[in-house]
Amino acid sequence: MAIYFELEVRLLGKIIDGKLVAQHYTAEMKREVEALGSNHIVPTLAVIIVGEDDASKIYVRNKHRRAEGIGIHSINIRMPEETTQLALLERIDLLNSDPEVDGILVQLPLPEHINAQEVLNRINPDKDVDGFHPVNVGRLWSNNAQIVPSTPFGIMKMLAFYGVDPAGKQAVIIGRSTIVGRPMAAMLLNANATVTIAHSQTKNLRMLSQQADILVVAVGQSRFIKAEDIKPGAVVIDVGMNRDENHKLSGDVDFEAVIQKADLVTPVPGGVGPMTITMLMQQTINIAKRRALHAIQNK
Ligand SMILES: Nc1nc2c(c(=O)[nH]1)N[C@@H](CN(C=O)c1ccc(C(=O)N[C@@H](CCC(=O)O)C(=O)O)cc1)CN2
Repeated sequence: MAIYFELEVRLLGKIIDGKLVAQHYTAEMKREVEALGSNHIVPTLAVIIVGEDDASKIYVRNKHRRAEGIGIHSINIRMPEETTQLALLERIDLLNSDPEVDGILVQLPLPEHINAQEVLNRINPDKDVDGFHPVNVGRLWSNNAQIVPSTPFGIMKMLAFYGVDPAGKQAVIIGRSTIVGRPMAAMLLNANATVTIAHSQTKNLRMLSQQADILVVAVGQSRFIKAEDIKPGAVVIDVGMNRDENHKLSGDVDFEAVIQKADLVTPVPGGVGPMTITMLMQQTINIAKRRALHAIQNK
């Protein structure tokens, strides 16, 4: 019994608990919102959703609930599937010019007839709470970040919470998306890791993953990374969210096998996911803090 308990504690100690880290930051954010309130500033987040994508509707609802729970004013704007790109751009313009709106976010994916990049480019970079605007991408890559994509930002916060300093470490990221892989690479590089980005055309991908001290996997293939693909003692971050025919969620990492060999692993669900929305809230508050500072300076 005692041996079983010890084993369990050791195993549990290896899980990066995204919900726990999210709770820690949520408590801090509530205090920050209160402090802003005493300066008559209510952080405000506007979320636009176009169309009827079921997963997107759930994420947007969760964002709304999380925002309200922290004291952030949340404005949800629902636009029908047939919305034209022009109508969406005009809606963004209205939010850009509203001084009470701190963060603006357009939930992705957008319907196919809309050019997502043109839409993201229209958001005022200082209100671009997702950090997807080219100005924010440039700021991040020149190590002068202001607003950054929430998923990799959440991963950096989780690493820090668990005492993992990327400096001098070999970091391998599998996946080169603009939401996760690329900004993750920039953030790890800014934190002084040696960074490799691997993708679908990479030769000897598994040889690379075996050398990683920090392995971030965002490929969208259930259990793509097995125990033999990692270095003993690695920190493994699973960004995958794959659903099987019974709607059961799994990550890109074979969690049960990998946790036997790794030092730290994020589960799916309950790892990276909860941090995405948490960091979105944090960045809304950060933008509101800049608004408060401007208000004080202009008095
Ligand atoms: N404008 C944006 N669009 C999208 C983003 C984004 O960051 N900005 N990311 C994803 C969706 N997303 C947030 O929008 C998101 C995805 C997953 C989770 C999450 O908490 N996942 C849970 C599992 C949830 C489940 O059971 O389905 C977890 O991993 O534990 C939060 C946010 C695409 N679009």
